[in-house]
Amino acid sequence: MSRQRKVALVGNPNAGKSALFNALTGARQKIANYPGVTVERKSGRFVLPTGEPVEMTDLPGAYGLDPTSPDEEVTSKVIRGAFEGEAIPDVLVIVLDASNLEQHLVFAQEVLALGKPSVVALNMVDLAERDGLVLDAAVLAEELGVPVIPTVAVRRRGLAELGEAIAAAGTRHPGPGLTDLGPTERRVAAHAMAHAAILSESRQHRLHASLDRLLLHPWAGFAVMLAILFVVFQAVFAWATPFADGIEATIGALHDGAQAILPESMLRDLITEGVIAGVGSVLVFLPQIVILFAFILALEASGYMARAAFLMDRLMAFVGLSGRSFIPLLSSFACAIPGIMATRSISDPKDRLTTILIAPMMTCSARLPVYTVIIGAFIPNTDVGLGIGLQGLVLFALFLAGIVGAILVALILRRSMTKGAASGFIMEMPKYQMPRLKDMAIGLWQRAWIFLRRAGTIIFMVTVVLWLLLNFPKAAPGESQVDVSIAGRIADGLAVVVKPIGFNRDMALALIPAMAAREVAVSSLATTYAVDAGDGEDEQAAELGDQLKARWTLPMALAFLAWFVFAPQCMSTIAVTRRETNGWKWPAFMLGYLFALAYLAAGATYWIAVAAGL
Ligand SMILES: Nc1nc2c(ncn2[C@@H]2O[C@H](COP(=O)(O)OP(=O)(O)OP(=O)(O)O)[C@@H](O)[C@H]2O)c(=O)[nH]1
Ligand SMILES: [Mg+2]
Repeated sequence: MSRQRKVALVGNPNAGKSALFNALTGARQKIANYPGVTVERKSGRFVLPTGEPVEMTDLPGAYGLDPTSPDEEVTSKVIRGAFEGEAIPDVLVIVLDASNLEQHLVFAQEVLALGKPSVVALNMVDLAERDGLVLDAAVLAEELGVPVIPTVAVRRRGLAELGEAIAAAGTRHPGPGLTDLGPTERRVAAHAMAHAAILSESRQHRLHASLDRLLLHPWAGFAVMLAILFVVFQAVFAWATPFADGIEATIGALHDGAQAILPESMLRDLITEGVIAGVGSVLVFLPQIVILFAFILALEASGYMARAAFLMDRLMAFVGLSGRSFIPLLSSFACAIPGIMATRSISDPKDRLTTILIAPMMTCSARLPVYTVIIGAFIPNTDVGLGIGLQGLVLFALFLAGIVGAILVALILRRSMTKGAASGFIMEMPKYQMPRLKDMAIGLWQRAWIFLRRAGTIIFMVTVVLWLLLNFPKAAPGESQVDVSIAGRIADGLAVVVKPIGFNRDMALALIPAMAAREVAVSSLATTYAVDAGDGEDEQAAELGDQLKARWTLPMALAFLAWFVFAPQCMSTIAVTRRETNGWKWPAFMLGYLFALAYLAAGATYWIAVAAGL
């Protein structure tokens, strides 16, 4: 029996390899409208029109076979059969962006020079057509010596033809090799080939050109970017409210229902105080997370994010990073873990290390519940003029605080520990596109699912453990349950350390389980107060926001927010940092400096707020 043949997708970044991979194999690899999305190889099964199943591999985009970054190295190794534990691919599918042909043909020639059976997927022909480019695939096939199949990955066009060409490629000898060409000669050849293949070209990208002039303008572009961010944060508060209220009401009803149906017992308390109050307090934030990601996904798909990265390049260069760090840092707004993994597309090791070290300061979505619950309780829902809500403004300020902190730390690091020359930034601008509804829906569903899964697993478990620690040993009549509990005792110890920055014992208590996941800070406060309220008369547990207002002062609340801007409250981030930096040195450094920063920021916030009489 012969082994299953392997087919690998190669090409420049943003050519649509992952989109093609998804279309062929039915996988759901992340695709996005900027270069450097795929940083690892991924495999799936694809059945050729001949009925033969093959193993299809999606690779990170590359500009050449001499790797300049870890993700390019993966590609180069896989293609050459040097990747450990992986057989060399039998057929290469070279994916080209038809609307950017000249550039993409440079790498294509380098791959073809390997002399492997190859097929070219001339992808994104729809965009080329829209831009008024009519291409002749036959001319290109003639020049390259391999079949050229026009495709539109996202509309599944040309897939059958591509499958047939792949099936045939394995049995045919590769065409005339384009060997012996140097980089400059390849560029000249690419220019000639692209021109030969273009049948007609009209100037229809005028609109896009003028849009670029505005969005990439050093000042106007920046103003537009700030305005967009601002709208996003306003929307996170304003639009989520009705949905959050609905979820809150449902959870309240569940709580009352459980209270009424279940007989009075420890189990009932565990369910109402631990599971419903705790996990429920986090679930309320689902609408906000979905809204935030709807914006992020739409901005990514439209091609705007890459423009923002380009704009940021100047600022990044000033702090000693390059625009290349922008995408990893941007991903860190979802979660630092994919963000840190995305740094694999940064070629300079010191650039990369600096980016990893500052990534946790980007406000990840796990902080959103913490921020919003405190803001909701302590910041009045007033309008500061021009329809700008104060709550959204404070949220914006917290995100900004993380960014400013990251900039300062990068500045210092690049002049000391990770000193080195800033590397240049090459990034082609992706085309503007209307976000596709289906992609958006899938992306949003994935984010929502991640959030719900966290609530159902880690947040649930930590909350239950905390509830147990809060309920044992049992308090004697007249004593406060939280005071005598194991959790209360542990928190008393920690409270000594955080007292100087204005934190009370409950806040200290919330910090420990939040190391597992930041949202747990909210669920543990909810559970603590539910347990605390539970031992009085069987009063209706007040909403978490009201509890906080009754128990904390404004300076305390602000200090808590400041803490969460900086504190490395998440073990998984530390673990990923260890993996990506191959050792404990940098994660230890990260932990140390972030805790120090959090402590200082919370302390300064507290004492300034107290001095200001807040
Ligand atoms: N209009 C159109 N858009 C496409 C086509 N193929 C891909 N796209 C879009 O192009 C963008 C890039 O696609 P990806 O599949 O992420 O590109 P990639 O080659 O995997 O990029 P890297 O992983 O960064 O190397 C995405 O926004 C896709 O939706 C196509 O044929 N037509
Ligand atoms: Mg990809």
